[in-house]
Amino acid sequence: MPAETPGPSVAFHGITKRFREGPPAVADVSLEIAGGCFVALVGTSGSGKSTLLKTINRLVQPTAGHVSIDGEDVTARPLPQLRRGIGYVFQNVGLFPHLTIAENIALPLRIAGDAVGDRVGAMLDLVELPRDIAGRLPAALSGGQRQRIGVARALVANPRLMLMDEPFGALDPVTRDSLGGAVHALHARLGLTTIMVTHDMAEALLLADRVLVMRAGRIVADETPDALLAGAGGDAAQALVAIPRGQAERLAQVKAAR
Ligand SMILES: Nc1ncnc2c1ncn2[C@@H]1O[C@H](COP(=O)(O)OP(=O)(O)OP(=O)(O)O)[C@@H](O)[C@H]1O
Repeated sequence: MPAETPGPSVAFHGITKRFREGPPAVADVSLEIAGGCFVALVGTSGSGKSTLLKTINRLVQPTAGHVSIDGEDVTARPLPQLRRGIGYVFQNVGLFPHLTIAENIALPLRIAGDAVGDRVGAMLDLVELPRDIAGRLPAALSGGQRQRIGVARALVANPRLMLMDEPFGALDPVTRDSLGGAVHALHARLGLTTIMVTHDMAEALLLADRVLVMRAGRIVADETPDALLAGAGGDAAQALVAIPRGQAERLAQVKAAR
């Protein structure tokens, strides 16, 4: 399934979200993400990452500003049509426990009234899981396998934009590492635009083309991984880079090998 054209661009235009009195969760964010880019959104807990991400698929309604995808306001289309074009993966994936793996993967197609055909098998191939697990229930899979099913379900309707909210948060480091690599490979192979929220700067540096750092609702750094590793981005960014700094040499080698 090689991509002919890259995924869509995404632009935030003056996005502010206020849940209550006091400082907003997201404060006047404007930026554009080019089609085909893998962007990581990092920052400490409560900095506004998830809130900003969710303005794209309209799980959060901004208090001010708007989001556009390929230049079109996300409110221009009916919600189901918008969400059909967007894959969404979040922590613990939200698989339905009483539905089989096949039923879970096929759910977006069934909701849209589309034929399922061989899509379940094709998606299991895509996320490198054996087809014979299709009849199992989610409880009969490991956490990492369930997360792969979440990715398969998010991609089953062929979206060109993938939103990921701490997708590997609940996984052990080895599974996390391998799934991160698998998602990066899928992003490249399918030519997606991917936006991933993570609190893990090492993960952002390893997977993303561009790293946005949030603090108190604002984007305080917007850098490539190489620039961050070279010391750019200011104090908030470097405080996050300092955490995996011990791994920096290895990270640089991985980056150089890409
Ligand atoms: N539905 C909501 N109602 C009220 N306040 C909310 C809601 N969602 C988020 N907030 C608040 O908005 C702020 C930003 O939250 P958000 O979840 O976007 O941060 P985050 O950077 O993704 O954090 P984490 O890494 O802990 O998930 C926090 O102060 C949070 O308490």
